[in-house]
Amino acid sequence: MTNEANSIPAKMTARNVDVFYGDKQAIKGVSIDVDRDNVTAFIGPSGCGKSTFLRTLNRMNDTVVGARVTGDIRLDGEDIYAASMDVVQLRARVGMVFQKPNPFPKSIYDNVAYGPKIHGLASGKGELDAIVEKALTRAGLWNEVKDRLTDSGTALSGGQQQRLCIARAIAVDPEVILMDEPCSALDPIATARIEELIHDLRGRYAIVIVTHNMQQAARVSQRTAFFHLGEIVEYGATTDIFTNPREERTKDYITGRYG
Ligand SMILES: Nc1ncnc2c1ncn2[C@@H]1O[C@H](COP(=O)(O)OP(=O)(O)OP(=O)(O)O)[C@@H](O)[C@H]1O
Repeated sequence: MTNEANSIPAKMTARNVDVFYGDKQAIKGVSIDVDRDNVTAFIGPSGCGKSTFLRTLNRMNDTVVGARVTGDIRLDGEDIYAASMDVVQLRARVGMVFQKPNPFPKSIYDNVAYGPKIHGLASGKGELDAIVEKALTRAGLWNEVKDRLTDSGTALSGGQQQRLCIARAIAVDPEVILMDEPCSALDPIATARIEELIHDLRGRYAIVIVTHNMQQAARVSQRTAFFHLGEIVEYGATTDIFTNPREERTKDYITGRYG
């Protein structure tokens, strides 16, 4: 499956995905292609299933008791729900950043070094140091923390903690980064830093961001999917979704008529 705009194969594809929590269906027949070189935003009113669908992309729903996912989801053509899929490996390839920064109660260094260590990505201390520096640099945090790498990650400001969590995801060399409302606990300055960072990371990783903030979706993404009541109502170029939506429900949402 290719993106009609540039013919580059999609990084991830989802086809006819349903998600149930017990008897309740939270996602209904969702199909979408996630571009490898763009930022994709998921928008829509509270409870419409954005986070639920995002979590299907790296099988985070596996950890939710009673959650069931059906349909077909692929990463570079590989079925991520296949029995042969190593879920730990998958979550390194498809990393995740959560709403509330959640650094481990460990040093800044160890927060970033943890993943590369368990995945055996470094053969010695020198290589591990280099991975940590590179991840913190890419996350725009290195200059602020390079002299205090042994301080606790939890002692950083909220915005710095969120960039540390992004560095932690980057350190295992992911292909896709999922972000679930990554700025909702941050002030406007910290939010602007994260948005700049998303801009800088674009192209290196496929990025999918769930956001409540339509201005943010318009600023950071090139593709936007509008979710409503567990379905994707409309998916397309962000500029089209915000300036020229095809569907009445999208128009109503972006003009603030509901949500
Ligand atoms: N662990 C769970 N168990 C049962 N129902 C759940 C669970 N998580 C979410 N739901 C339900 O699934 C539906 C979709 O929720 P979800 O959190 O995915 O929506 P959302 O669009 O991300 O909402 P928000 O923007 O408020 O975060 C909602 O009806 C919600 O109550």
